[in-house]
Amino acid sequence: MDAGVGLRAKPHAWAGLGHPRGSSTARVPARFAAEKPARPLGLSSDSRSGGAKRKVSCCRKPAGIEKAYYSADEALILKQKAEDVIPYLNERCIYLVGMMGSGKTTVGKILAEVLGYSFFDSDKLVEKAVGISSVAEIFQLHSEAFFRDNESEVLRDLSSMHRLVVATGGGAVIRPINWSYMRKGLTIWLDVPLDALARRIAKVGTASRPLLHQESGDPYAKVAALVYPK
Ligand SMILES: Nc1ncnc2c1ncn2[C@@H]1O[C@H](COP(=O)(O)OP(=O)(O)OP(=O)(O)O)[C@@H](O)[C@H]1O
Ligand SMILES: O=C(O)C1=C[C@@H](O)[C@@H](O)[C@H](O)C1
Repeated sequence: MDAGVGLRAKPHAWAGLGHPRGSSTARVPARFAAEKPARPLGLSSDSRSGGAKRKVSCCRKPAGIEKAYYSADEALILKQKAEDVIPYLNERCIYLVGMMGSGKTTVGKILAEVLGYSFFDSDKLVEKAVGISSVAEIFQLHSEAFFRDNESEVLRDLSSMHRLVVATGGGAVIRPINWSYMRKGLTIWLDVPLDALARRIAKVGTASRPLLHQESGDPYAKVAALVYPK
């Protein structure tokens, strides 16, 4: 584990907790149907209420998740935190936001499994929608704006569903329209220190990261500029 991961629920997303909404099943259009189906774990019934700020060090390694970092204690903490929010979710979607490499996919798959939700990665849905197999290629063949337009459409479509955990793209937060979609669910920010992000990104390289992989410039400085814009 290279760092703790802070999971902070956005205050606005908590504001409407307690208002039931919609059906009990996630209806997933065919173009969204590729991800692993939800598989509920046996959760205890004495769920406790939670506050608006949650701090979780994760992760364990559930079946199917490769290269995840986990320990029994961390698995328990994440499971307990997930149990805490169940009474307040009312089947609403959870959107994980955070920088590239902050752990949205890793944490999202675990959360989905614990909650019995389905997991989606919005980058993957955009790739599928435009028929191009990587975000880097979409940026290259089209543009970032084209990618963002498609990302907004994907988030709009997802926002009409229930019982989903969505790992959003690192840049999804920059478009206000995306917040109008994510606001329908619970938004959680994975707040990871810059050093840890840089280490994780360096481990796999920047070739698949269009915003970091340019001819010149230090990727660390680029991540820093994205995390702390002037
Ligand atoms: N808590 C953690 N501690 C250490 N490493 C982690 C942790 N969570 C995730 N990682 C590692 O960091 C890398 C990025 O994780 P992950 O793909 O889940 O992030 P992401 O936010 O979905 O990234 P992206 O938005 O770029 O797709 C992976 O190699 C993953 O194994
Ligand atoms: O891998 C990348 O470099 C990126 C992927 C997407 O999540 C984008 O949202 C992000 O801005 C850039």
